[in-house]
Amino acid sequence: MHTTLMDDVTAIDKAISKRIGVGKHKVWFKNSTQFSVADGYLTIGVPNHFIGSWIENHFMDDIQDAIREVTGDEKKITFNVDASLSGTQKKPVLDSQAKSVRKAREVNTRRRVKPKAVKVKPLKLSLDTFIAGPGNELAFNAARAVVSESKTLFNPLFLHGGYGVGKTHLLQGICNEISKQRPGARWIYVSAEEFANEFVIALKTQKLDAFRRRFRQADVLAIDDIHFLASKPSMQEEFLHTFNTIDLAGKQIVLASDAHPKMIGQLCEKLVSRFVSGMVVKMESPDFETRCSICRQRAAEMKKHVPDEVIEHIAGSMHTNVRELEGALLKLVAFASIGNGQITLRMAEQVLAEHISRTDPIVHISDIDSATATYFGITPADIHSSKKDRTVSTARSFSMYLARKYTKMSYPEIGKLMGGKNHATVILACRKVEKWIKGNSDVKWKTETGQRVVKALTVLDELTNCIG
Ligand SMILES: Nc1ncnc2c1ncn2[C@@H]1O[C@H](COP(=O)(O)OP(=O)(O)OP(=O)(O)O)[C@@H](O)[C@H]1O
Repeated sequence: MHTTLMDDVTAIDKAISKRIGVGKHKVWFKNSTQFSVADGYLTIGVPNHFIGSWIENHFMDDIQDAIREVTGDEKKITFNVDASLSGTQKKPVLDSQAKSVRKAREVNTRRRVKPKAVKVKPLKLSLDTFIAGPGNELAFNAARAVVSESKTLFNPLFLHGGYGVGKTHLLQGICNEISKQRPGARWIYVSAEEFANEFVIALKTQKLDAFRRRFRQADVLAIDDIHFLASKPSMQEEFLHTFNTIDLAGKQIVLASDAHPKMIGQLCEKLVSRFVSGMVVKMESPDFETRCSICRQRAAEMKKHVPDEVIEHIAGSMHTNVRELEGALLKLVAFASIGNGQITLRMAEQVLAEHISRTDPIVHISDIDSATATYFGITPADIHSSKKDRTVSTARSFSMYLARKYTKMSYPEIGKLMGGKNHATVILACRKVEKWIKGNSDVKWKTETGQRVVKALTVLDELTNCIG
């Protein structure tokens, strides 16, 4: 059947409505936007920057999915501000938009960002409680240098590494230490998602100047999970200006991500080149000694006596990330408090046996992520992102399936580690891969050199060989 571009536009609009629900579609798309398709682009006409940014920040994945569903292809998405569209917005729609913004703002005001460091409560994590060891020493020393010198060569300082290796700890630690050592200095610690949300709210409430002043006048700007900006071009643009202003003023920027800047993908070249222009440090999982020290420190904080042999048992059995280590210790302390309060090696072995077998698989989930990402030509950060293009979602489905097969993790645990997905997403992904294998289906995905088509079972065999 021959379809026109106009048919495509109508079908894409309908598919978006199906995905996000009629209510949200009515508020953000129905009378606010105009679509056109040409030359591999979907242009979304919007009445103002605010609507454009809100759509970009909240619905990009759904739009991409809708395009793929209708055209069987990917399209680049651009926004075009067309003031004549404002006239078509009805009052109830404007009210609903304002309500969404109010809700988002309420969430934001509960967060930890405050304009002046001098007035805010310290963040939870401090440099004093960070235990340095071979896997994180360089990052720790760079963090100390950022605190002690107002101008460092480590600018920006870009920390990257797997789950729970201490990136947030160092970012918060830097800000806390700056508060102590340079009380007048203005610092901001915020996640990239919070940065993006605040930007959208500032646009809507016409407080863009205040937003920009606040971020661009910071002496130290620490942004966590910067990979969140991937595939969000207008947020990247805003952040680029923030970055340039701070950098030109000789102020400090500290960033954390789960991947190296060049591996984040869908990040504009200008940002990547700025991120790599300073100090990029990889943080590795802590070694045995460091894990023992962290355990000792946590036990001391809880005012619990934990014998050395127990500390060594925990640290020796859990080598992946510090959150798991902390979880195991907490479980043990909780168990002891039900009895006589004493913690013994025998008790530790019993209590932690189940915990360890579940959380310390022979194959670790980060090995699965790296193998799958390399195989499909994407990055581990893509797998954890909310991107839904065919290559990423196929890779993610295989990652989840392999995690389920080769680790003892539950569906919710896998989802949490793969970028905060819910358990239903993991179940669906696993079923999808099983169906492909049973049906001897072809798996198709795009690479830089063109489309690849490989039998699902072959993909699985090759990935299994990679993760050993
Ligand atoms: N070297 C360390 N010394 C003391 N505590 C640590 C260390 N590394 C990690 N932790 C603790 O482990 C927990 C997880 O660390 P953190 O949140 O900083 O990890 P992350 O690298 O930001 O992980 P994610 O990317 O999953 O958010 C925190 O409670 C943190 O205090």
